Amino acid sequence: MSEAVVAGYQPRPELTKSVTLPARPEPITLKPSETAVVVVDMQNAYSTEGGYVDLAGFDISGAKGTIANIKKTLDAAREAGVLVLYFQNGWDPDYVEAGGPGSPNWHKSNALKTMRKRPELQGKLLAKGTWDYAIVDELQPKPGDILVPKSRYSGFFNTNMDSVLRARGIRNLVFVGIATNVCVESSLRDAFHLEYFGVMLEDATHHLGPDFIQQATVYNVEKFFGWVATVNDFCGAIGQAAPADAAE
Ligand SMILES: C/C(=C/NC(N)=O)C(=O)O
Repeated sequence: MSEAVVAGYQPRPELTKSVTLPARPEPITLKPSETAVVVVDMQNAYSTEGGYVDLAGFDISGAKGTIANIKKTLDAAREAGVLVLYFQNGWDPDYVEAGGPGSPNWHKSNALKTMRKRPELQGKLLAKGTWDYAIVDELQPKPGDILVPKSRYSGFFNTNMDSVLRARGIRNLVFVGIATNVCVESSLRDAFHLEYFGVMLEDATHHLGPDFIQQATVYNVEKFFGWVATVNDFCGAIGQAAPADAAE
């Protein structure tokens, strides 16, 4: 059920005004009340020196710029009344949720593999309650934001994400976060299959692996699963819906 049809409900006028986001392969129209920004796994694990992916040997030197661009995106989204959702990836401190040898996750997770190689790290990587699991200081959630914990790459798998979105009439998802080619792409693909319109802000995401892998996801999204835009274009477009414009 869309919010607009609830008896007696008065939507904020600025949230019902559609904006056009310049995007590839073509512009996409977004209604703020039907749009959410999805912040994928902006935890110390994925973007801070000494966190999991750094310890596992991936280059995270680009993460600082990604954090700054996400902050800019979230400021503009909140100003326009757009819902902000955070995915937070990880498991209980005993790693029951990570699955044992019967789960492909046990074999493929670089966090679990790193801890098996370096037992002194056991309990420190991606475990709930640790520094590694925490959202980075610069992007701490604000009142009204929604946090969705997840235990696999896609934020739609074994989570309440779809219910949270459907209950609020959200149809468009603007993805930012790390890693472009793993959790961002997995979640955006699942969003597509669940009939959401997925947009990826290419300069507010960062990849794990060689640079060509960022381009591969950009290609996949643009060609098959959704739309690709930039932070400046998003902020410019969504700014048209911000309260200052509401009286127009
Ligand atoms: C490799 C990896 C990626 N996560 C993500 N947030 O994209 C992991 O979680 O091990």
